[in-house]
Amino acid sequence: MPEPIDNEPLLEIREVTRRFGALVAVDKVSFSIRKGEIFGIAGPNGSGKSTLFNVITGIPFPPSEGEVLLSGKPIHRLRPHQISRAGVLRTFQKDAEFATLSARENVYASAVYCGQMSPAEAKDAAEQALDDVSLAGERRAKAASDLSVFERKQLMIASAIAGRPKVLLLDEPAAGLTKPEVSGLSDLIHTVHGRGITIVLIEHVLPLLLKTSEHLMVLNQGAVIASGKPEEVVRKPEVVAAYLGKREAGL
Ligand SMILES: Nc1ncnc2c1ncn2[C@@H]1O[C@H](COP(=O)(O)OP(=O)(O)OP(=O)(O)O)[C@@H](O)[C@H]1O
Repeated sequence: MPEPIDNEPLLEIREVTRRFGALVAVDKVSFSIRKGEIFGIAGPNGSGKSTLFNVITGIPFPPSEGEVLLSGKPIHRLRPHQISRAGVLRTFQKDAEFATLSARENVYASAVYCGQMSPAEAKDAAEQALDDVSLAGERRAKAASDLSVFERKQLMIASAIAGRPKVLLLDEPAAGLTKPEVSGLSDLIHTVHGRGITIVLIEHVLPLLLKTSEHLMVLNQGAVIASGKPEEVVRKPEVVAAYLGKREAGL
């Protein structure tokens, strides 16, 4: 009997490595993400988290070795626009929107480019995405550069979901947010997830990871050092040591 579809991996990373000269930024990393999951990734600065997103999306480079599969089909040799159109979209740590375009125009552009929609469809999809992230109506006509930090996070996520991703990769979305805003972001992630989008979340803010993720993987120096239930993973001595140093962790 075949497995039910929800138990089949939607995104599979197999033995992925990325080198920069002698530096191994991502070292034979393997994991798989089920459809409908929220999968968290943590790790100290420089542990290879963003590089992993870079090689999955091909933005700006592919893996040095290894395979990335979406619904069982290899995507690691595709061009970045083909990967995004296949259904893998990402956000960036730094603002990546068109600063002088309005919030509405930014989301529309993403719907046209990533979602390959007609102008009429893209207009509806953009408005729906802005509704989903609850960006206030009167702010939608503002230039992206005039939005607050939290509103730019709403815009970033609206732009991604307007492209109709199957998997959304969020790279440290809580950076720069206050505690109440992080709580708002958590609600936002759950709303997006409720729309049927599988989510991979890189985050330093552990309470957000614990509140949202069903599975947590921790990287250190490019390699996976722990993976499993979030509340168990964060207590593992090797994870504590990676964040605090062995002496402080009492090892
Ligand atoms: N384009 C590049 N060229 C050379 N080295 C790179 C490049 N991109 C990343 N690196 C190096 O790869 C390692 C992993 O970096 P990466 O940005 O993936 O870490 P990270 O876990 O996302 O860190 P942070 O939490 O600070 O964002 C670092 O040593 C970094 O300096």
